[in-house]
Amino acid sequence: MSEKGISKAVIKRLPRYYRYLGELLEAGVERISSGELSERMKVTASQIRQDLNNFGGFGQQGYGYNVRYLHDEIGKILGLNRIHNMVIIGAGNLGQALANYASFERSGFRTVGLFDVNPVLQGVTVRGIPIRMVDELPEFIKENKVEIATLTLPKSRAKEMAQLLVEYGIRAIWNFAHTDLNLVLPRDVIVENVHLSESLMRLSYNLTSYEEKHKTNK
Ligand SMILES: NC(=O)c1ccc[n+]([C@@H]2O[C@H](COP(=O)([O-])OP(=O)(O)OC[C@H]3O[C@@H](n4cnc5c(N)ncnc54)[C@H](O)[C@@H]3O)[C@@H](O)[C@H]2O)c1
Repeated sequence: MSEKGISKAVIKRLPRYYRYLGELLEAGVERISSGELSERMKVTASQIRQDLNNFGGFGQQGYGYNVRYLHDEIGKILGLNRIHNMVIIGAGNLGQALANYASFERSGFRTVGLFDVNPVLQGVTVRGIPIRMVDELPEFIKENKVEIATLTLPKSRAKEMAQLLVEYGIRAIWNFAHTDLNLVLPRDVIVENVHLSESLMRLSYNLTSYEEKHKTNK
């Protein structure tokens, strides 16, 4: 199945479909109509039909969707039907927290290495993974077929590290450092930026708007 021509908005919604379908599977649900899925996900049924039609629909009129099939097909589209080896660069608070989170592995993201520059951390293990020094990176990446690098190091070190990682063969970067890496990397390197603070600011905006509305309605 080709995903050519699929809008970014649809791709952005796929992980959410995948998560809901996974929950349905865990609950033993085998079939679901777009109406029921719509109710659970708070997305219109027509949006769901439209989104899933991008991939051939997966559903039969009147029978609803086969949950297992839909879950697995979306998983394939998201590349979750295989293992992705991952390293974490910067084994501080955030790096260690991510390494400790075992559930990424269930989706195929296997943390195989943790790296830092602080010699005090050398050899300390997090969930059985020893922290190594960054000079071991080039060989480690090759030997362990590492695909993804997670950046949890200071912002001031992120660009330089990202460029090195690309030289070492990394093509995908999960970037937590608050800096725009796209400006210094080749176009074919895939970067996914995560900014928890932006999510928090949206929460703050909604809270503030709610309070404002509440005040004027009094
Ligand atoms: N995107 C987000 O939502 C989000 C949330 C929290 C923190 N952060 C960012 O993540 C980063 C890490 O935060 P933290 O709280 O874990 O900090 P931390 O200080 O606990 O950890 C940073 C680690 O990076 C290591 N380091 C420094 N230079 C390095 C290099 N060149 N190569 C490898 N490792 C190096 C340090 O020795 C340290 O262990 C910071 O840039 C922070 O701003 C982002």
